[in-house]
Amino acid sequence: MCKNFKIALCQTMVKDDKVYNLKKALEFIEEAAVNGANIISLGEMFICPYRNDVFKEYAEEEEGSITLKAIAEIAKKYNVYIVAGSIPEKDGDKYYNTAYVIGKDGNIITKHRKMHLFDIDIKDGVYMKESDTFSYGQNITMFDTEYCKVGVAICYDMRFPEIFRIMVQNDVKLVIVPAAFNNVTGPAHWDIIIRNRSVDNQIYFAAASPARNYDETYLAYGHSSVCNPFGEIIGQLDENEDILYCDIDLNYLEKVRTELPLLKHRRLDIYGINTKK
Ligand SMILES: NC(=O)CC(=O)C(=O)O
Repeated sequence: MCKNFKIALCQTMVKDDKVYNLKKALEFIEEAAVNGANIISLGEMFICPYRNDVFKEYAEEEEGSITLKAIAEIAKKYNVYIVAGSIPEKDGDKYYNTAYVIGKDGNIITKHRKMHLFDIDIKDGVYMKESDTFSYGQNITMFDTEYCKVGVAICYDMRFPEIFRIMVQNDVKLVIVPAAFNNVTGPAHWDIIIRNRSVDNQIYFAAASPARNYDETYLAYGHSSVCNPFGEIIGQLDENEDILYCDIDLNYLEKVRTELPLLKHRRLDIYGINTKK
């Protein structure tokens, strides 16, 4: 029997002030938990401006991380799962853009290190070269809950459909993606990608962004969204600070998969041959 549940996406305003950013994230998590959310996600780099010149300064090692300690305490207090957006993680002399997943007991369940680094240069648009700071994550990340299996990716990862199909082959029914698209790629691609990943894989897809901060050079798109397995966006914020709540209905997911059984109609025999060529 499927257990339905509520997800909350916390779209916080991120400033150049770690103490402020963490306090704001904790306030939003508390509000979401009090309002009945079972799984709560923060946005990409919820603790740190999305800028290469500050990533290392804001980075924390897993052991002794102030941010993770505070998130773990609040997860335990309110008995909720938290996808801790992402933070810059330091591991030896390497840095990663990492989303930690904290369980209801306050322990780290898993972590996702961004697999595809955002290196783009859109003329008169937006420039970013994450690989100047970060190393590449090497794993596709999934975790079990009493509701369903959940996949985690970070922002630019969502442009690579292969990882979501692998997640679905592993029985993932909800994907959570902390993300920070921008004022150029957001209006052009955000909704299309979210809807595509959902409709192709017949999953719920939740993307959690920071709010837009006009004092920053990188203008986050905001628009945290949840899309259902039929490809319909069932909740979306604008660019301002807010919390998005959506019910995840796994019976509905099964209904969509029964009525339009495209996952069963895959020609794995043929794709397999093609892959080997
Ligand atoms: N910020 C990202 O990682 C990705 C992004 O903004 C985009 O793909 O567009």
